Amino acid sequence: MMIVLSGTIGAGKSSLATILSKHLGTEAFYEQVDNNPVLPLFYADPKKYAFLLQIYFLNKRFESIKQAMVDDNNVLDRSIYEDSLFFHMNADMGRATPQEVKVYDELLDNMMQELPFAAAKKAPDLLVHIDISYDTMIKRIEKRGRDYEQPEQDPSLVEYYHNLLGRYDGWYDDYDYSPKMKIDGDKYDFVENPDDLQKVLDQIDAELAKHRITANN
Ligand SMILES: Nc1ncnc2c1ncn2[C@@H]1O[C@H](COP(=O)(O)OP(=O)(O)OP(=O)(O)O)[C@@H](O)[C@H]1O
Ligand SMILES: Nc1nc(=O)c2ncn([C@H]3C[C@H](O)[C@@H](CO)O3)c2[nH]1
Repeated sequence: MMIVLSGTIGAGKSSLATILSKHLGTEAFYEQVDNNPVLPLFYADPKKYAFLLQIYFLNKRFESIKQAMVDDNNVLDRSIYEDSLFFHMNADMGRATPQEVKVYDELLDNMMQELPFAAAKKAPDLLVHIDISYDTMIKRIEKRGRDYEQPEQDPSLVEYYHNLLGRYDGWYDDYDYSPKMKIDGDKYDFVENPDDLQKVLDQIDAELAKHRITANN
């Protein structure tokens, strides 16, 4: 099985990836964040670094997907489809040129076409989307405390985060690469409340059973 988590910044993907992989006896694959040398550069100067950051994420994401496909049973803490959402939003904000968008889209398309040669399937078995409100997003970003993500330090991030959340709504509705489900990340504190965690795991188990998704399939 391959389960992919989606959601905005601070939604709880990494946290749930750890918990869920333990619950299912699978391996978790994490997004490259704290050891990503381009991310702080991007937040300091988005216009200069948006394209480079995107190529960085694309490369790392592809590496994870290929590894995840070889190992077969795993949970990924963000989908490759969301990278494109980020980049197109940044491009619409004037941080990437139409030429950069064209190169990125064609490269992504080309790389996705290669995936079937690396493994039997290229879409995940299930997408688990963690849905949170703007207020929760800000609380979680503050709780985690990465300097460059704090709106207090850079007020332009308020608009950036609102835009991002808005895009995610339409993105989830349109997503059709695999079965999908939503977790209410405002309602369930699956990090600190064991009862909430159990409810979230029950919801995911029920969805896996509904689609007959089991380890090694
Ligand atoms: N459901 C939750 N209840 C309470 N705290 C949470 C919840 N989900 C995440 N958190 C906390 O919010 C912060 C961000 O969570 P996490 O790093 O898992 O998010 P993420 O979706 O992986 O973020 P990013 O996309 O930026 O990597 C962490 O401090 C985590 O402990
Ligand atoms: N510009 C841009 N494009 C992406 O594809 C992308 N994927 C993640 N991120 C940023 C969001 C969090 O700060 C941090 C962790 O998710 O990395 C991205 N930023």
